[in-house]
Amino acid sequence: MAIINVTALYSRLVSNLPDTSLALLFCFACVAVYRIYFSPLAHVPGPKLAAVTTLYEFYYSCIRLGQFVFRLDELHKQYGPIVRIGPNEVHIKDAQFFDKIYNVTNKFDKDGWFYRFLNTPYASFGTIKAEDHRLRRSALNRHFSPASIIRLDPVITQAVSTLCRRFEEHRREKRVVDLTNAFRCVSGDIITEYVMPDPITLLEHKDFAADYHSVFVRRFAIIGTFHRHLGWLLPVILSLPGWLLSLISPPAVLQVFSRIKWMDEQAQMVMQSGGPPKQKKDHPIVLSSIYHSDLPANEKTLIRLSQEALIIITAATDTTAQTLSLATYHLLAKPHLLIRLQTELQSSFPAAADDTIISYRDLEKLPFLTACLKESLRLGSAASSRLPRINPNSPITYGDHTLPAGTVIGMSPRDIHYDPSIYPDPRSFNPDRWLEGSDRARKVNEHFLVAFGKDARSCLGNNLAMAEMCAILGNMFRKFEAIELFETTEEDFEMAYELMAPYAKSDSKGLRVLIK
Ligand code: HEM
Repeated sequence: MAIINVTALYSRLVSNLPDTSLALLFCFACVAVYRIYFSPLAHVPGPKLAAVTTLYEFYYSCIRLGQFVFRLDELHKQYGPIVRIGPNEVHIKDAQFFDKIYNVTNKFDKDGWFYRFLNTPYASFGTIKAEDHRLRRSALNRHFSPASIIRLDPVITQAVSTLCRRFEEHRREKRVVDLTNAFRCVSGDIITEYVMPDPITLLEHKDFAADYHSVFVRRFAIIGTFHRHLGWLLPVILSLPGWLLSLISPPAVLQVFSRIKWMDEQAQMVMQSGGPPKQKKDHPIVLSSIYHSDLPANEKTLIRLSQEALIIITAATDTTAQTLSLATYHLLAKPHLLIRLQTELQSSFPAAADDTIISYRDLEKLPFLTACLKESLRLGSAASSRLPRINPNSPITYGDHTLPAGTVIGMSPRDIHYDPSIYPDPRSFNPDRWLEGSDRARKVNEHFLVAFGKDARSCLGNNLAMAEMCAILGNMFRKFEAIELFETTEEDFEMAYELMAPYAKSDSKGLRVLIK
């Protein structure tokens, strides 16, 4: 009986197909006309297709992998500082307006569609509502304050010491050092030591864990970008039984899933450990602290802990490594800058023995070292993409345009950092812009350095990142005076595509050096 009904239904559908298609087409046409001519954003300039559908962005982000950022540049050239880039989204390129959207007093939400990126709605990064975020962030902030990072100094020092030992091995064996991966190992080791019960020890891997990083860095971001546009894809894939998944998924994707599983295992370990963690480490374990905090029980679930760990580890690793790689590259490519840094290091620590690791707390006081890092944060803009926000309660005015409550408004740190009216000759690496000029000019520079964001959703780990970068760059260039670039050019640092973060051309091997 059921078969007969289904068959009848099917033949009815087929015979009515032309009518159904026409009706659907008519609906699409009505929506398109509404979005282009009658929507409250109809007055904002931009391509008509983008006003109608997010498929416009899909084409540049997914089909032409990561090219939307370049399209955005072209759109701003064509339409001006405000462009409508989606049915309910505008992008603004105007440094003077950045503070209006990104400041700590705004209680703006994130855009749920955009932040679907890594499928982590339970982590601070993926939390959409401002008030939910405040609660989640409150359990994290105290672990990343300047005072907490001081407690982590021995962990940072130990990791830098291991890094230098590995460099020494490479020097003896005259082997090329994959420095970008080496930097990823240090930041990965430090953050997992701090966040997880069982840290990973990437620095000890022979080739600086190249395989591990290839999963976490690029593949993860590609999957995230597709998931943003095709939100059903990941949940469907993840709900498949393991045997089917391994049959149909490419090994690269399976590796990503196994990393997610590893986070689950770490979270499970924390939840099963009973009372507060036994103090086998000299610092708290962030996951355990969240679990034993006074957050409500629904904020301490397995999925919440696992997603938070995934986000913190992902956010901490490549951003820091890319910023360090860029600074190192420019120092090696411009010997006059390197000499200045090495002179600063030698004159500041003349008595330190060769095997001493200088603490980041001493290194962060060095003006030229910190200027190099700020310049790298600016030029590299490691989290470069737009950071879309929503004011759910009131309209926002930009020039002649009133953007109603609920409009998605995005601005990109990279646009601010590359604005020649703030940073002259913005594409050149010039640490002196942080040291020279009037007090006022330097204050302006500092004000517009927004690499870590500026609002309540800004980077959780900025203090940790600065501490790590000072410790690594300072100790590396103090100990190893003869480092040479190996088959690395400026092209290895030019953005070829963007998936939240900027990526160089896909056959780039990152920063490689020989230590003499
Ligand atoms: C040079 C290094 C880094 C840069 C440039 C950077 C940049 C940023 C930016 C711009 C955001 C805001 C993203 C948004 O608005 O959607 C952010 C968020 C975040 N970052 Fe970083 N980051 C760095 C290092 C780190 C480190 C070391 C950690 C480790 C704790 C970290 C953890 C996070 C987390 C958890 C968030 C989400 C915060 C939230 O939504 O509450 N980042 N980062």
